[in-house]
Amino acid sequence: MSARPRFAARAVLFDLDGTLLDTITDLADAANLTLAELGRPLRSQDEIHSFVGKGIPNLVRRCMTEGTQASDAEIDVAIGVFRRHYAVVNGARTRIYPGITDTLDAMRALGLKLAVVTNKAEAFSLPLLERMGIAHHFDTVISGDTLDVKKPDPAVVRLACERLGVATADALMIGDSANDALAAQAAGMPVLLVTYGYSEGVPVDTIECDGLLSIATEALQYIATA
Ligand SMILES: O=C(O)COP(=O)(O)O
Ligand SMILES: [Mg+2]
Repeated sequence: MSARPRFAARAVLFDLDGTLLDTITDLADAANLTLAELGRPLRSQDEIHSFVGKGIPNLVRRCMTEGTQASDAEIDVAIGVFRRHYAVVNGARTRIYPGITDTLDAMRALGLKLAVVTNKAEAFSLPLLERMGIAHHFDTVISGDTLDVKKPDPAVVRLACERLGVATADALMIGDSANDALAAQAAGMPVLLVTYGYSEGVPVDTIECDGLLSIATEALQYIATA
């Protein structure tokens, strides 16, 4: 068995949905309120789970089109309806994953800069981080609409590093899906994936990465301390 690598990281970039916060119940509630309002068949939480990862427009499009059909105009209407419902339920049933608060505290104590890089739009990511009481841990937040590209495009992780004042090679990404892994790798950054999150129906252990975490505190074992 190969030894666990250690990274001399100065900053850690966290994914949001499925990594820091278990948001699936609120996302599923907003999706099903949307489908009900539009007279469309409802979706199981498992199905919606596999649609999360590439932002809200993609989630809504998949809810409207998988196994059925909808026009672009109908999808646009549905995105607006979803945003209205999600603004109300965002955070209501969301939970912080086990180990997250301890991990963030420990990383700050090590002097690491911390960022969130999420595909969730800023109108939802910032209030959610506040509502869950973890916003103060992060030096910056890059959301799904901060740039006109999202993960897996590496531009978002590069922007996070620029805002933190660290080179991409000196940062570590922690996520739950191939979107996180691909963005980090394209920016030349190591990436750890949690095994408890959402990975678009793909087994997380089939995604190339530098380590798998069953709980976030395990990330500390990958960080080289001076
Ligand atoms: O909004 C999504 O689809 C996923 O968001 P995430 O990038 O925080 O996992
Ligand atoms: Mg995620």
